Amino acid sequence: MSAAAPRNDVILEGIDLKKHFGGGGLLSTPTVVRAVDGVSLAVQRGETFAIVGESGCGKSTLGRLLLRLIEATSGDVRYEGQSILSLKPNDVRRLRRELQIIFQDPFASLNPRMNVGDIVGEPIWLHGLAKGSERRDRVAELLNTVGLRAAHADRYPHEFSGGQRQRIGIARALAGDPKLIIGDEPVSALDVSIQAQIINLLEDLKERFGLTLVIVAHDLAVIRHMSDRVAVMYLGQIMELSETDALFDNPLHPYTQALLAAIPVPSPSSRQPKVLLQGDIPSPASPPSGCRFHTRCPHARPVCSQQTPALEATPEGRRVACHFWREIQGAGAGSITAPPPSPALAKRLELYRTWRERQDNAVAPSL
Ligand SMILES: Nc1ncnc2c1ncn2[C@@H]1O[C@H](COP(=O)(O)OP(=O)(O)OP(=O)(O)O)[C@@H](O)[C@H]1O
Repeated sequence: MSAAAPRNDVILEGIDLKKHFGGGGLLSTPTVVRAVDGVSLAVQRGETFAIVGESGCGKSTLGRLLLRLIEATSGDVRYEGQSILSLKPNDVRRLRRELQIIFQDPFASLNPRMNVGDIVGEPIWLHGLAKGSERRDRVAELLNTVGLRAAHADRYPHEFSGGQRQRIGIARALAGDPKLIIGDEPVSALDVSIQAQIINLLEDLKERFGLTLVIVAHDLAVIRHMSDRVAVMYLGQIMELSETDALFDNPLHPYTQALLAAIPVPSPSSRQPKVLLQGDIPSPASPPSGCRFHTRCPHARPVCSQQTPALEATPEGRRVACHFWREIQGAGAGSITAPPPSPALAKRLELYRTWRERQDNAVAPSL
């Protein structure tokens, strides 16, 4: 994790963002999926900002809204203080260069008919950054930067492993000298041992090029290591937003508590209440009234189904959307404890611990 970013240097901001899919069908009661439903957040320049939550909570949709890869139903996105929803074409080009995204499945996101040199060189050509041999040199430099060789430029995506393909995707994202990169589950499709290498690479690149990272992920181990701050999403809304260490040491929202308990992380704090997340996530097409988490919350009371809690600021500067966060601190769920990790998860945790030990012993990352 990098040093905490300086406050009040906001690079990217979402303001009451909503994205509702559907609703225009021929059915008498068309279904509207409220994928993102009133999200506000501000990403500080130079930080790694994580967006976490269960599958379907709207993380990826939020990431795409922040880059204007999809149009918002309502709300605004500001990049360096300027709304990106009303940009002129020239400014959109600058936005496309400075804000980049890397995807979960690098194979699906790389054109199989283009060689690596063209994949990585395309943004250089599109943005008129270099031509001819200068462009080839730049591609070679980018491939070296991400731990590949210049000779790889002549090969095609199918000739590479998953980790190498993700490196190609990262090289392409770097080609336009971006200021901010969104990683949409950037390592979740990779083998565990490769995940650590890609995380190391992203952290190294962040420091080297002064990047801001927004990481969309469901894996709390990844988030804990990488991010400075975390927004926890549930059914299209932010439940808690906090500095990473504070969130892991003392989760305020019952949903965050449940997430941390359900996915064990190395050295969990003894203060962390154990809450088992029960039942499936409700459909974002018909989210529960009031607090969206109330149907699965062990602390729910009648008001929780009636009134939506605001994302309230705590005295420590954290934010939490729960009517009763003060009362439940330290109380735990009382009766429920998390199940032991599955063998697969235990193995994953062991690998993660080994990796962390290597990090802590300041062994140079293998790029
Ligand atoms: N183009 C679309 N049309 C209709 N519904 C969509 C569309 N894209 C996403 N959704 C729905 O919006 C909700 C949020 O999806 P999203 O992919 O943002 O969630 P997520 O948290 O990133 O989940 P995952 O980790 O599984 O990708 C889901 O119910 C999803 O089915």
